Amino acid sequence: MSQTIRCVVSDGCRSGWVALYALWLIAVTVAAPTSATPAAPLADCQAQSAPPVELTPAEQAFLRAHPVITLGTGDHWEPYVIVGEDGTVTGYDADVLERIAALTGLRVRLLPGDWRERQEQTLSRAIDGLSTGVVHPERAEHLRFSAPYIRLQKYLLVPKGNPLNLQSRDDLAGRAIALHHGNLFDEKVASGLSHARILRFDTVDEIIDAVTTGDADATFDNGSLLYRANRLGRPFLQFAFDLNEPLELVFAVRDDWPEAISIIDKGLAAMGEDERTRLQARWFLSPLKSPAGTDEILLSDQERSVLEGLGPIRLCIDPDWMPFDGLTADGRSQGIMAELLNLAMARLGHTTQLVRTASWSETIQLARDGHCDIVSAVAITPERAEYLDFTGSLLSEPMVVVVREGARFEGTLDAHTHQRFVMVAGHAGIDMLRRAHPALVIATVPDVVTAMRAVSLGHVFGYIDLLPTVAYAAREHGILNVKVAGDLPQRYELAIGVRKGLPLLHSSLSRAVAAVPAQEIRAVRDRWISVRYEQPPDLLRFWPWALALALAVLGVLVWNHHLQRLNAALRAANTRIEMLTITDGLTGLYNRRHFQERLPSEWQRAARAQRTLHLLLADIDHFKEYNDHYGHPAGDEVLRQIGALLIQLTRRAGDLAFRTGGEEFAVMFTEASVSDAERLRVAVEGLGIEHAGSVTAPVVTLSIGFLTACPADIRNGDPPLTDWDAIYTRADVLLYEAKARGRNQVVSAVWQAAAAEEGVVAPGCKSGPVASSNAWRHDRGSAAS
Ligand SMILES: Nc1nc2c(ncn2[C@@H]2O[C@H](COP(=O)(O)OP(=O)(O)OP(=O)(O)O)[C@@H](O)[C@H]2O)c(=O)[nH]1
Repeated sequence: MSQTIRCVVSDGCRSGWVALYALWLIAVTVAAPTSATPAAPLADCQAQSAPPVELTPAEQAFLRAHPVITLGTGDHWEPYVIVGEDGTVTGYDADVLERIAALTGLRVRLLPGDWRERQEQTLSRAIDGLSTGVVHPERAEHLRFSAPYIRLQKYLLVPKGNPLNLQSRDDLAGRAIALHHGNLFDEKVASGLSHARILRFDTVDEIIDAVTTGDADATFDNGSLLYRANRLGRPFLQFAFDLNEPLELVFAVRDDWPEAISIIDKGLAAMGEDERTRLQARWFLSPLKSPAGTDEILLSDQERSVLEGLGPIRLCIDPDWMPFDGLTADGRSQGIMAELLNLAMARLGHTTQLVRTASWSETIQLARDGHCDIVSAVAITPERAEYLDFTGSLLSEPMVVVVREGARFEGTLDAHTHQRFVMVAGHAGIDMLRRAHPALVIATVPDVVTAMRAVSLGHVFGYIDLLPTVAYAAREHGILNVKVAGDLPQRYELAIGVRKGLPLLHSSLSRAVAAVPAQEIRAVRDRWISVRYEQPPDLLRFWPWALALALAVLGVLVWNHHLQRLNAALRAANTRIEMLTITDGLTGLYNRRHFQERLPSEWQRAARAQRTLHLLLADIDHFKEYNDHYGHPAGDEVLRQIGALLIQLTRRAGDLAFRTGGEEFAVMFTEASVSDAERLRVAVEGLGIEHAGSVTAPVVTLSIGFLTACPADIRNGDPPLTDWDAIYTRADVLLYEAKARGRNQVVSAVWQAAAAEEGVVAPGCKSGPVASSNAWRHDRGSAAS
């Protein structure tokens, strides 16, 4: 009976077919209460052309016996599987399975957890199978597979900026690739890479950490890791190239339940590729494709003719308000709002033309004068409503207070009326705050960076802006001695402004904006914003009630809870900013501050393990002359290239590379020899960067001091804390000597910390030449220049 009901013509389905559908529904339910429940609800008729699914008697019997089956999956495989704080599971897999349940009646419970453990549980039949897996012979021994429910490409995922310039598989020789234990597909891809080093990690978050910090050079991804990294507030990764390894994910169910797989397959077939592609577009970030033209909104004839009459819509933006709005080097709009506007315009089926402006004030002036048809990223204010209509709000952002590290914000602006704050001129929040806090002193500055610097240098107490703006500026401009000290009750609603007098453009654009799903908006936002921030509950609203009811004790508890959550959110935000404080922005190497922290701790570790620590200090020769001759930007490029080389040459576990000053670098190795230092020197020379100002060589060269430090016998205690200082000083003297001997060379020595007894040395030093206690000697000098 069911196959006679088709949902083919949408209007027909809605009217005449409704009665038939209802009859069929009743008939199916009465005749076979446990068989397949009917297909898509009526509301889906327009979108679905799939027939309801017909099940065989064996499949119906299976459903009666197993109305719910349990499939294991990984717990960090967003967006396939997203585990909410309350344990609810959403994501692409959940969406597909929900549709299969609606189409076939087979309900699947997803059980996220450790992926290796889940695979083992399928062996013992503790669970019924797996979601989010690939077809693999090992699994085929006890599981059956469904048809693919998603087809994706695998990409190489690398740190932002692709510092090693990895463009193809050939570039992966000698590189460290991070993989997830138990990911059979990735293992297979990796086995095809000759000479790559494979590092295996237990969790996806560890992989993200490893690639972000440079412990690994890259990993494989199809959008899932990138999604997770951005959700963690670490948008420091990007795709490098397509590995050309199509990935098909399937559901797998224990092999004695063939009916489960045949039911799932029927559900997938009834859904069709189109519906799955639409779901994909909802969950996955670029570069995965969105289905073309699927979501275009319907326009009235008048709306269409207004759009046609307008031609490309004149778009005005704020040229300097990243990550919301900004311009690329070649003059295109970029940022969250540019991407959201593109999503809306795709639904409108129309295009925009950018009207270039130099500042936000100029943009607003043009908008007032009617030279912009639309203005992106405008806050909705009564003043602007005089010349703009607004679409619905696309983003709602908290306003935060930024203060200098060490300064204390009391939680409310009223406690700081004796101090000075800055905000960016033209910011709609200025009026908002002046109305709420008339005594507050707010000075205006031209842009975000000036505001951040004013706080960083202590010229003003605080800076007020939206959280994403602050986080972005801190990251992009390396202003790191500031912190997000608190949030304000005011939120900022960002919408697209439409020139007054264009009501039909306003109505159609508003519908297009409303048609952009919340998930897509969130995905765009997550991709651009590094600090994710949990907004604490607005407890102030409840205080009067608490007082009125004299529940003072309860009130105090609630307030404490509020503070704890606020503190936790602030700690999280600060931790992320902290991560940035150990990296040198120009080269991506660790910075001097981190060097000063790591040298003592690495030395302590070496001493405890009774092994050597090698410290290499390097300095570019005649760099001043290079800058003088070729200019500072060219000098920066040299620093970047040498930084990239250092990253390449320090790939062993335990190698740490730093930029310790202008043109100075340092590397700590746990295992190395002077030939590693020599290799670096030769590699820099081999870069062949012309240096007309150098009297040493026609190309850029490095002078290097290389010290092998051997700890004393500390079986009876800790190493002296000051030893590390001696290591640095001695390595520096070696570097100085390399310069003095004519540059472009390595001078090295072995240094033995004071031994507890005469003749007792660390095992790692026995093979090397060891001088007497606390003494050091040169063992090699290459006169390469
Ligand atoms: N381009 C660029 N130059 C920098 C940076 N930091 C420091 N410098 C320059 O590095 C140069 C270092 O000069 P010096 O310390 O005199 O050393 P040098 O010219 O390399 O001479 P030797 O070390 O004796 O071979 C100075 O001109 C600095 O301005 C930077 O981030 N970018």
